[in-house]
Amino acid sequence: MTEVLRLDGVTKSYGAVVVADAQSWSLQAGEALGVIGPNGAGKTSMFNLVTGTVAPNAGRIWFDGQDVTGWPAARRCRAGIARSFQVPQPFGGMTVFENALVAATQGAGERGAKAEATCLDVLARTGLLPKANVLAKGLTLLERKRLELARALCARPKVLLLDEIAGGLTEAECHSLVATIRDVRATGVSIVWIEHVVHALLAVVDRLIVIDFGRKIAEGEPHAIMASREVKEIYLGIEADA
Ligand SMILES: Nc1ncnc2c1ncn2[C@@H]1O[C@H](COP(=O)(O)OP(=O)(O)OP(=O)(O)O)[C@@H](O)[C@H]1O
Repeated sequence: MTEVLRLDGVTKSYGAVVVADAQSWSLQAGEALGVIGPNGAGKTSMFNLVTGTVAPNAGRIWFDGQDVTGWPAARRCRAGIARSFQVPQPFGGMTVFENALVAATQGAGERGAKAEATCLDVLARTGLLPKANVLAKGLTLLERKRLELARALCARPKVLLLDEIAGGLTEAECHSLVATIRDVRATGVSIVWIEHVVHALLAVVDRLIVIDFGRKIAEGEPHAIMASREVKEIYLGIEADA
C-alpha cells in the first residue's frame, strides 16, 4: 500500500493547552481512518495542522511523499488535501452551484467548462443537483452538510478530511450521508473522518485512532478500539483495570 499522509511527532500548544502532543500516524491510499476523542481533545486542531491553517511547534507532515510542513494552506489544497468544517461555512449569498464553483476554481485550479463539469458531477453525487440554483443560506442542515462535502470534493482531493459531518442529523439523514461518503470512498479518495456519531463512523472506516489531550492514545481495528480499555476510560470514566 502507498502512504498518502503521515504525521511525525506533530506538536502544537496554545499556552498551557496542548492540542497536539507528539502525534504520529499515517493514512494509506484508499483507506478510511476514523478519529474519535472527547470534546476539546484536539481533533479539529489536528485538521488545522494537516491543512496548514495552523503551524506546528514541532514535527513534520508528509503528503504524497513530500514534506508539506512549511506549505501554506492554499498550496496543500491544490496538492490534494481538502476538508469539510464542523460548522458548515458556505457563502450564504451565493447559490449551491456558485459555492461549488469557487471550490473547483480556487481549490482545484480548474477553469471554464472543466470546472463546471466537475461541479455538476459532484452536485449529482452529493444529491444537491436539484438545489444547484438555491442560495446556500436557504439550505437545511443536511443540505448544508452535503454542501460542505461537495465543496471539499470540488477541490478534487486525494485526502478528504471530514469534521463531524454527521453531527445534528436525524437517523435517516445520517444513513443517507453515510451512503454518499461510502460512494466517495469507493472512487479511491482517502478519508480521515472525525465523528462523535460512532455508528456512522463504523459503517465506513477501516481503522480508528483515539485522541485525548492532543495525544494519540489508541489505534487499531474499529470494533476492537471501541471495546478497549482506553475508550472506556475516557468516555465512561471506568478505571484501567475495571
Ligand atoms: N486558536 C486557539 N487558541 C487557543 N486555544 C485553542 C485554539 N484553538 C483551539 N483551542 C483549544 O484547544 C482545545 C482543542 O480544541 P479542538 O477544537 O481541536 O478540539 P476537538 O477535539 O475538535 O473538540 P470538539 O470535539 O468539541 O470539536 C480546546 O480546549 C480549544 O479551546
